[in-house]
Amino acid sequence: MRAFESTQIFFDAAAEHLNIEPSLREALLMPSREVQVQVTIERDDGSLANYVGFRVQHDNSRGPMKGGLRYHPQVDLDEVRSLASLMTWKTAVVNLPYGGAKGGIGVNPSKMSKREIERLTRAFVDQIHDIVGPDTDIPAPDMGTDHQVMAWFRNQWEKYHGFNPAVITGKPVEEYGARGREEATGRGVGSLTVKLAKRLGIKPAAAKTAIQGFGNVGTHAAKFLYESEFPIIAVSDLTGTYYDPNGLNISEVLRHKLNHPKGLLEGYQHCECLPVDALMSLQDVNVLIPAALGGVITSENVNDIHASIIIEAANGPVDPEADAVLQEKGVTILPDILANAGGVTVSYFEWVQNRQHYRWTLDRVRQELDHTMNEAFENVWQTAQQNNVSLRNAAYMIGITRVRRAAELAGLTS
Ligand SMILES: NC(=O)C1=CN([C@@H]2O[C@H](COP(=O)(O)OP(=O)(O)OC[C@H]3O[C@@H](n4cnc5c(N)ncnc54)[C@H](O)[C@@H]3O)[C@@H](O)[C@H]2O)C=CC1
Ligand SMILES: O=C(O)CCC(=O)C(=O)O
Repeated sequence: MRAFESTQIFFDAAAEHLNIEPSLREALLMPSREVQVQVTIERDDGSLANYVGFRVQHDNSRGPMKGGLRYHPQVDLDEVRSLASLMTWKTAVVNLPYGGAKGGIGVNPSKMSKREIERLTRAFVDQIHDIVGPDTDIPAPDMGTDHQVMAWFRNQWEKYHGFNPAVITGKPVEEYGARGREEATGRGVGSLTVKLAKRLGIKPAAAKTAIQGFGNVGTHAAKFLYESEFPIIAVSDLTGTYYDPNGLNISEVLRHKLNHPKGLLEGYQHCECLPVDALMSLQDVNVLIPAALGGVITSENVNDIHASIIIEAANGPVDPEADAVLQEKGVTILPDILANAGGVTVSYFEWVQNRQHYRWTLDRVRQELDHTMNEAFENVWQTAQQNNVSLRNAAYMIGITRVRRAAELAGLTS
């Protein structure tokens, strides 16, 4: 199933509950603008390389559009469209004054030098600089991009429009970035995992956890949960699944990654090394946290999953067919638009600080992040209970209701 079709099915299930008529559903779902650009750079060897870049601006009813930039070979218009619409519902679920957007380039950054990635980023900004800005559309990091890419992006954008660090978030801390943005998505994932387990009566020691993907989100979620005494029995990246039924020493695993020239888990010796896909079907896992790509749990592998809780740290990891099977089995799924909203929440704090020319302490960022995530969790939980629907359905109902209300107040819908 294509990514946008998946998102549409989840949207429709909630819109049905809300009795939204078809033409309004279409208006809420259809992206406002989709831009596709050619991104051509000179490689280090002097040859030319051409890529396709995208920015999809989904909805701005609640404020400037917001969403990350992904550099990955699978990036295409359908995927970016799906991710942009998720941002609209996500920013609404955590009640930020933003709409939703997303961008990306179909490219494999691990096969490029640092200088090539810089040229790629600058060439992309040359193509899209006039459609992004602090009051229109504010990018941020996602898979394959980081604070360095954000710094290049800002620098190139400012060549056209002048000083304004609020054009992008997730910047280096010493260059107008927010303290705590880097850890924010993983911290939010970790804190809601602890909260959900507690709500379901599962003690930390019994919450054996597996995390797919050990990048920005996976590492910070692992760190938070390890410190909360959850046994992390498996983590994976592109090089394999690293498994210890008694719990991995996450401090040691993080040290290994830090010392690996490419930041990989490859070569980690103090546990069993299994094939990449083995993580999904481990029998002793209670909490499964997909924190890499979307579309990783489908009708093909759903019956191999043994976890009773799935925390969607990645965007769109479970497709609607698999979701239905898991609901039937009584698996609790914390949906992406709530679970991974910590990143965009601290992006919002960064944008606010940039606009005020002021800096918050890390303590303040964490405190406000925890407050925002807690409030959103309680709201989604209560809505699910009151309407006897899944947490995903409840989160979409909240997001759609807020966007619809903003569109109504603006006079765009009757
Ligand atoms: N970075 C952020 O603040 C946010 C990220 N997300 C979502 O979280 C997910 C991960 O994003 P980041 O951590 O930023 O990306 P990243 O690029 O920092 O890390 C991705 C990790 O996934 C691994 N990976 C890729 N394919 C894999 C596979 N098939 N099996 C196992 N591991 C695999 C990579 O080796 C790497 O360790 C994405 O879905 C992203 O959209 C969501 C909200 C915010
Ligand atoms: O931090 C942001 O603005 C967006 C992060 C993002 O792309 C996401 O939540 O999927």
